[in-house]
Amino acid sequence: MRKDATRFGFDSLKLELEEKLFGQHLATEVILKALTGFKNNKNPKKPLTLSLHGWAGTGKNFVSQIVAENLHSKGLKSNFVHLFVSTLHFPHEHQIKLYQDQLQGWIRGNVSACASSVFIFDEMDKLHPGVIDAIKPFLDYYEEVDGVSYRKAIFIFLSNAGGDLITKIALDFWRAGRKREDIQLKDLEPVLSVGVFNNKHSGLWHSGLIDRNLIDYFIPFLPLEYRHVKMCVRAEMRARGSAIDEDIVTRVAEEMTFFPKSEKIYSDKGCKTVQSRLDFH
Ligand SMILES: Nc1ncnc2c1ncn2[C@@H]1O[C@H](COP(=O)(O)OP(=O)(O)OP(=O)(O)O)[C@@H](O)[C@H]1O
Repeated sequence: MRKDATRFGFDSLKLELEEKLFGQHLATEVILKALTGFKNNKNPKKPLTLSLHGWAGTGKNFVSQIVAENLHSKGLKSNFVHLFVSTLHFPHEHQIKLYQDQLQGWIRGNVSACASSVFIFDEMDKLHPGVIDAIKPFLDYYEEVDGVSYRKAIFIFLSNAGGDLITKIALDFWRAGRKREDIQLKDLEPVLSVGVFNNKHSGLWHSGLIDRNLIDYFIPFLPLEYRHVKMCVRAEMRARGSAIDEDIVTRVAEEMTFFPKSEKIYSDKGCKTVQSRLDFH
């Protein structure tokens, strides 16, 4: 086993997701299923490719960090976990060809050094269309590409694209008086894959990755409600070693803005600004 590789444990990942990730029963279920299946398979036929979708601040980066730590103990600091941020690493449209070459070289080099490398692409919705198709050959069912096998690598895409579709379905459930936890993957996954494919600003617009069914799971992150924001405030207080003060919890949660205008159910920044708001209390 490589130095910072962590023996993958279903139970520890399950516990961590259940304890730390609020309001995301679908993401928890699919991520556990996907990773367990993949890590238990000694001979995967292709790398694992997950596409995480949802509104801002709903936990996509947070989950990626948890997953990375469960795969490589140093998490995002590991030499085998690589985070690409579209606006930072691939900002200019006229340099797409250069980015494609760099990306291929970077991924090839890193997978040669560690077969179970993890690559996280944040802000997929801000990625210029086509950039991601450069890595298509690595995600496909090939035994090797130029002498390198990519089959044990994991690719995670994060995107706000599809957040509107997810919210619409969550809202339909809410308006029909149905429980959020009753939303099933089959209510969302097909809508999501088609919606993302046809969304010019998804980073996966008309992408060969979807076309060729190279994305194994589309994982929806539901918009967070008032009660979830409160849970985030409590978690942050605990992380800071402070006693839980319910008055502050309520005040911070009430400072957030909620949508749609009529019902005000979902936090428009999820839990994203909770940490900074807590500083003021
Ligand atoms: N579902 C959640 N459960 C627990 N904490 C959460 C959840 N969602 C967000 N948080 C908290 O809020 C912070 C910001 O969330 P995160 O960066 O994961 O959002 P994101 O979905 O990646 O947003 P964006 O699309 O804007 O990048 C996290 O570090 C975490 O502390």
